[in-house]
Amino acid sequence: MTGRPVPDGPATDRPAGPPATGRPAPDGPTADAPASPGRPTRTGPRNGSAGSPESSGEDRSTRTALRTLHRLTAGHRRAIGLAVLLTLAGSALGLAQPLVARQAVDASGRGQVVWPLLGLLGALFAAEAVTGSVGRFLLERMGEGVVRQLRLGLVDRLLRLEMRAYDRHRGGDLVSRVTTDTTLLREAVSQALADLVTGSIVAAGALLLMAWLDPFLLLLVALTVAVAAGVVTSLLKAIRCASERMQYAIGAVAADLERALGALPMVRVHRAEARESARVGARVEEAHDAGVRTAKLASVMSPAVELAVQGSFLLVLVVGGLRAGGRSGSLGDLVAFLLYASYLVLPLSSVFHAVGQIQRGMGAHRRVEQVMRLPVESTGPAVARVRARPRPKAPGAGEQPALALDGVHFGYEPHRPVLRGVSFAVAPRRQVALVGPSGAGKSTVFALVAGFYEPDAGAVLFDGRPAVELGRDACRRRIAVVDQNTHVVHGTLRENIAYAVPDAPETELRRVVELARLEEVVDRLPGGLDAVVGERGGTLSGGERQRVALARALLARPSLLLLDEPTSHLDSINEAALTTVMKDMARERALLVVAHRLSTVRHADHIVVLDRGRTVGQGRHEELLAANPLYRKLAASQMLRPGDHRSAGRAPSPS
Ligand SMILES: Nc1ncnc2c1ncn2[C@@H]1O[C@H](COP(=O)(O)OP(=O)(O)OP(=O)(O)O)[C@@H](O)[C@H]1O
Repeated sequence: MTGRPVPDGPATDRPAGPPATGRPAPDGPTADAPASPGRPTRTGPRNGSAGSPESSGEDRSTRTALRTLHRLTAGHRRAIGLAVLLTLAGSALGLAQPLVARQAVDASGRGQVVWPLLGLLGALFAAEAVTGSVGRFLLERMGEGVVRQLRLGLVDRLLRLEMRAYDRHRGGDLVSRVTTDTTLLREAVSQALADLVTGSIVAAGALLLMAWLDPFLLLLVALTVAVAAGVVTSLLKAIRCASERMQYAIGAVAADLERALGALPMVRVHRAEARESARVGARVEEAHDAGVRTAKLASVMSPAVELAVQGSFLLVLVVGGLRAGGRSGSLGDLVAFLLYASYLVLPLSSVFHAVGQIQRGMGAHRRVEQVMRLPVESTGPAVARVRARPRPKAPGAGEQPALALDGVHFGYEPHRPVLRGVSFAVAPRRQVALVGPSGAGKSTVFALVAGFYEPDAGAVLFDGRPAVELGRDACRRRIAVVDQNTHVVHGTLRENIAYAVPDAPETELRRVVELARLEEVVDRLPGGLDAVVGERGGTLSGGERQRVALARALLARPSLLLLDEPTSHLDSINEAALTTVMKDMARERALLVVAHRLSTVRHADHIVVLDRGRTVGQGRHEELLAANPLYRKLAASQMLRPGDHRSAGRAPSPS
């Protein structure tokens, strides 16, 4: 069967493709697209990345950025308030220093004692240092808190997205939003916000005092600063765009690298290391170019700010000096004014810098927001009622079927139906086999039963109750899945088997290990159940992985067990053993088995034949042999042998 892409799995067969022509991701309107020859592209819904730098259409002004920061920092207002108070106190202490310095200079000019004034100056300096650093620490800690909140929210969201969202977005790119984008955002929230708050307060205080000391000199300083502000403002949008593009390129680096690492054996066998390296390299180049562009823009910004700083100083020095010489002001006034000029211009330059940094952070924030807007699975019952239709009865059973599909229609894409009227039922304690040619929709049936997707029409029913009424949680509690992918995650064998029931008692674990014929594996591995199986269960064989998945499924004690190709990785001895296990299991629960081997099918109580998304026959082996041409054909060829047509990606299993 053809598996659907694993969310974080390799997209091995996906071409780089021409620029986006496919259905846009829900988060990514395509308007307002800046031309980008090398930006990540999408060929369709199965090859997307969550949004792209082109998806805009929002007001992304500095005001919006500040509003966003305000929203992000909700819940941290007390810390911010305290930090602002401390910063204000620190600034006041700092601003008082030039006044004292002026007194000291003037007093020494008059030949008076200056030591007390110098002592006061030192005390002011120390107090300013303490309050300033505590305030800054509070702001930065708040920044870390904001990012932690975002990361937790993102991780939670990413694990709950609708399956369709994973079909459209690349795993590596989604991961990079939790890692690199939030890191960039942390800088904006903690450092830039701190700079913005402290810088603005100090600058405002300096402005007031300068206006009081010498309005004319202030005007000169204001003019030069205004020029710098103009330059900075004109650069902000470009900085934000370049930085956003860089983040997308970094996301694409992660996604492409994951694609290659996830399919390393294939890459090696086909000697494609250089090709894959070049592919990732192209993304690295994109990131580099965007980074260089950001640096270029920032470097234009810096001299503009520097110019304002030095220009103001020069102006103040020359004009102030001339006026002092002309007796229209004291030398002390000039010293104080110069100090204020430095107090104004330095914080202002840090404000400009912070504004640039915030814009960069906003690019990252947009990528985070895109994920936060992707639809998540609902777990509770749906409000909508299902269509009242006669429900299929389980063959040979009076009680409600454990599972029933009733006229199910479904397509991954709106205009490409995959299931076109599937109806069958699985009675409790019965084994039903699902057979059909490749691409008939067998795995898709499993995906619908597991609640990964919802039918476009018709209904899936558990114990006679529609899945939408029960809700996903309740449905999934009833089932366990062992599919061809047999997910084994990095961790110990015990963790993998007990995944469904982490607190399962040892005796239960031993029971399922025995049932799944895993004892020999447990004995062989150093550490037994506590042996660590590598990434994706790499240290286990295919058959062992399959048995681990089976043990896990059995531990969950589901009322319905979905087995996809249960014997595909097993040798004939283990296959015979598993067939016995399946018979035993069917005594306690319902079994739906996708089978390609005649030996598996023969043992089923009921067989459902699927062809191009339709149920074209149902019955026992002999009945179908007599009445169903497709089944006869499949049986004559000993069914379809797994492996003849297998593809790489499989659906994730909740087993
Ligand atoms: N995630 C997906 N997005 C879009 N189309 C998909 C997806 N997964 C499967 N399909 C398509 O749905 C159709 C049915 O696939 P499915 O995997 O259910 O078939 P199958 O009967 O299990 O096949 P096989 O025996 O080869 O595994 C195929 O045409 C396949 O290309």
